[in-house]
Amino acid sequence: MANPVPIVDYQLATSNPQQFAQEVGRAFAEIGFMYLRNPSLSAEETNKAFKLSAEYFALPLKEKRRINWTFMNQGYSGVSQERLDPNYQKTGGYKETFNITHWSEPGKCRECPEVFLRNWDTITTFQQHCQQMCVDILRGVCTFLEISDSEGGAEFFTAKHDTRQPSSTNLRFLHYPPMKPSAEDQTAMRAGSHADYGSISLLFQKEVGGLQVYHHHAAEPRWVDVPPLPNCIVVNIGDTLDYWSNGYLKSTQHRVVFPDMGDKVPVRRYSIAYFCHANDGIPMYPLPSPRVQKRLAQGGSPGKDGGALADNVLLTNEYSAMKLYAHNRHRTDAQLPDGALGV
Ligand SMILES: O=C(O)CCC(=O)C(=O)O
Ligand SMILES: [Fe+2]
Repeated sequence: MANPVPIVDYQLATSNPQQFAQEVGRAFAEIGFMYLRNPSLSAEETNKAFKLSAEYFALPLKEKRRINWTFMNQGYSGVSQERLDPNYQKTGGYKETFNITHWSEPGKCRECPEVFLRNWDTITTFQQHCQQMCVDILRGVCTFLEISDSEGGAEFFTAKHDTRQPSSTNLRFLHYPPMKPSAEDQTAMRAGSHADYGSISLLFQKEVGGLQVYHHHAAEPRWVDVPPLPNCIVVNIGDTLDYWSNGYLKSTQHRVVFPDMGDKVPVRRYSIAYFCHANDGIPMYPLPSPRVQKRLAQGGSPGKDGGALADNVLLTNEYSAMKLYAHNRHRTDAQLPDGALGV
């Protein structure tokens, strides 16, 4: 069966922005995921980032735990600490992560391991390329949604996604160790089913697959493999844009499963995710898009969490915080901020 996740060439963003916009928009309106071929980062730059990741995760656990994850969404999260699908998973994911946020504070990585600080140029180059690709993709989204020039046209989202301003934008290194799932736990996953919650996510997979996306529009909805492809990264919509676009853009469930290796220990896997969020403090009025408004008028479902409303406007940071707390409320390794679940 043909893979329903389309491949879009990033070179079109400059050579033919109109075509780029239509291909990106269609992918996000249908399955919520696409491959981006020819990402701006060279294979060498991506490999450098993966090398740092491998160096970091090879450190002793005690050392990694020195900078433990907190509700600032920064730091180390160990195996089993994150349960993305708590209604299904009995145990947390068989993975460990390191998260970096606070991109609005140049030159600073509040609480960063030495291996990242020593190679801060590699990390910032990586982050800047990711951000630029996200902004170009967002331009395509605005063009596709036909946002009028008086509202900013293709640039409607650009200044709202500016990493010089505070936001929840996050760079996450992931390592799935060569651990066998527990025989007693049929629900064991590398990463449980979830949707991301920012605007746009970029995912770099190193060699080993396991990512699956839920194809909700198939005649028979099913999980679809999204393996690494040469010179491609994976791009998807997060809940913020699903909510903001009243469901026009789809934030789709995805997960990471163990490779099918019989009795053998599953092979180790590395990935890197960049979660691009809108700046803090932006009111999410329903989008000034004739396409979005037409779909709503025709009775289309209103989007994640009820979708954007003109008379009850959520701020971007309120929405992100609500999602972060809801995803992590079960954690035992980090203290939920007072009053967090009242947001
Ligand atoms: O590692 C992967 O391939 C996916 C990770 C992911 O979906 C996430 O961290 O949100
Ligand atoms: Fe994800």
